[in-house]
Amino acid sequence: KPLALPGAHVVVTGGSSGIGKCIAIECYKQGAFITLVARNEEKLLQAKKEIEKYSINDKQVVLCISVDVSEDYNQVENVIKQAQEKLGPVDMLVNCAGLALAGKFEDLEVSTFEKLMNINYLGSVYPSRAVITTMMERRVGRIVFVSSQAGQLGLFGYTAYSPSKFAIRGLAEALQMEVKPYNVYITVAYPPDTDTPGLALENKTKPLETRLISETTSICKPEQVAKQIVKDAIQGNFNSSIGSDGYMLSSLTCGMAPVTSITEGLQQVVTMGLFRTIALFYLGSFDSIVRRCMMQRAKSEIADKTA
Ligand SMILES: NC(=O)C1=CN([C@@H]2O[C@H](COP(=O)(O)OP(=O)(O)OC[C@H]3O[C@@H](n4cnc5c(N)ncnc54)[C@H](OP(=O)(O)O)[C@@H]3O)[C@@H](O)[C@H]2O)C=CC1
Ligand SMILES: CCCCCCCCCCCCCCCC(=O)[C@@H](N)CO
Repeated sequence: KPLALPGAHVVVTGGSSGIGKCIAIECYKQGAFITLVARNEEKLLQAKKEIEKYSINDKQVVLCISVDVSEDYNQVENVIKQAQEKLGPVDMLVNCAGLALAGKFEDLEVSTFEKLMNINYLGSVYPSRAVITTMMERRVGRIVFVSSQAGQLGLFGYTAYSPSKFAIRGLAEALQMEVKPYNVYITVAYPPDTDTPGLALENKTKPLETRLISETTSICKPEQVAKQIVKDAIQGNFNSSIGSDGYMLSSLTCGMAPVTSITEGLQQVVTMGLFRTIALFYLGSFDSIVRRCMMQRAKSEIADKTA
């Protein structure tokens, strides 16, 4: 049965900006009570004000809690306790706090690998670990992990980011098998490039190759991505993707992921060969972008030397 959002308590980490904020708005519009979790208090209050404009009754509450979800498990557990004391047990947790930094493997600081793994992976483990027991006891719950299309394939420039998003998939698959008998459902979302402050920040770090490869697909609006994620989470769909690239990627990379419906399973079986064929062309074009950029660089180096 789908989760009923009216009156439900939804916790959104990274709820003060971008996709997370839009997910909070989408749930609030459908009658949920919201807890926003992020670090910066000013941004939290700003987002709270924005979300409250969409209230559908005068009982609805938006609670803000400032914490770093990746630093210390006990802190995160305390924050979840606080939220549950004020707004009741968590019906849905959305792990959306995250950071994207791009760069060539040879240029990235080793500390960047640690940082992205901490925020994107452990920052999703801690809040989930803090809510799971109550969800299992109540036989009610949804946990959403916001991965990325970069969590379905590895691309130039994402040697630090992609693994932190791939890791989420492994966690989600294993966890879903454990909690399904308790009526708790996991959703993994794989958004494409989405127009957010986070993407603007990431773009400053993108190598030319990464930029050109990313331009293969268009940029989504966060409202549209949020709508799809909330819809899939309510339904209890394991996979949440958007657009035709998103659909093909999810089908192609389904592996041993749990299947939500017979139609989904049949579609995967039937489309696999075709989508792999299409993927080979994409891979060919990505490789040629990388080769072109390398030759361009070599040329301009020679030009610099002769000048
Ligand atoms: N935009 C895109 O193109 C895509 C984004 N994604 C993923 O979606 C998620 C959201 O992205 P987007 O909306 O662009 O990001 P934004 O940068 O716009 O927002 C990130 C949010 O996470 C919070 N946050 C970051 N680090 C922490 C932390 N350590 N502890 C608590 N909160 C934290 C931020 O608040 P504060 O800094 O105050 O803590 C903010 O609320 C990320 O996981 C990202 O990887 C996936 C695919 C595409
Ligand atoms: C049949 C197969 C078709 C395959 C098409 C694949 C196209 C991939 C395009 C690039 C995707 C990069 C998304 C990263 C988003 C992200 O997480 C950051 N922007 C966060 O800030």
